Amino acid sequence: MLEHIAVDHRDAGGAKVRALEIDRFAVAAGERVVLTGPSGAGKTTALHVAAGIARPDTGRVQWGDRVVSAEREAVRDRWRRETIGFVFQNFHLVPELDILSNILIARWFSAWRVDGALRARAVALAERMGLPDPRRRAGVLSRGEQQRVAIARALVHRPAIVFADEPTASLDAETGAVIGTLLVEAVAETGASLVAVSHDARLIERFPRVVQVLGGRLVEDAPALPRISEAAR
Ligand SMILES: Nc1ncnc2c1ncn2[C@@H]1O[C@H](COP(=O)(O)OP(=O)(O)OP(=O)(O)O)[C@@H](O)[C@H]1O
Repeated sequence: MLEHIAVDHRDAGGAKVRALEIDRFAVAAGERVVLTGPSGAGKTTALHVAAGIARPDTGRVQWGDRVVSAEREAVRDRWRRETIGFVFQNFHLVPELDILSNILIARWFSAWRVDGALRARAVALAERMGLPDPRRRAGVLSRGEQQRVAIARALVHRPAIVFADEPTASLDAETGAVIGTLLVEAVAETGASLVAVSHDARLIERFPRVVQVLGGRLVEDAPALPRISEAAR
């Protein structure tokens, strides 16, 4: 949950510019929400603050009983590695490493033991993502395959919340549609919440909750009305 958040940036002349101002933004366990809106409106800033990557100038970021915004960077880093998954627009894989190593990479930097069970989960997730050979080097993969690896990496530690920043924007429309479906379904299977930023209409329509980011403020779309089923007529 984000409360009373403000983030200021400095413009080229050094003047303070308010980039983000959020009164309250809460995400329920297992909920799926997408932030959309014009370029420069503050979507990435909002996502980074929510994910504990950036710290707000004022306000509180709390997930469960952790007040992430009050924690030192090293403590926040550990919380991020253990509790959240993050899918980037440009995958952020290590090209020299194979698929399996990329999926497990953050585990080597955390207190987690990469034991047989975790390795087996990584292999199973790779397969779930349509990557049957986890020994292939990331550097030879197509863009769609790279994003499949990135989604598996974001899910391997069973995070409570998955954040995704424009996860389909660097893919062609057809691949983006497939990867978007895979992301939404794979996250739903784990029961994690999913908070995404996207301009992609096909991805946005898979989210029951849509939030417009306009001039650094969040504006909730009205919830879609339930369809009247044939039987109820
Ligand atoms: N490090 C920074 N220093 C100064 N200004 C910044 C910084 N990061 C972002 N901004 C400014 O804050 C505002 C919000 O940026 P942000 O990247 O969050 O927007 P966005 O909605 O994600 O845009 P896009 O869709 O183009 O990625 C913009 O005016 C941007 O120029």
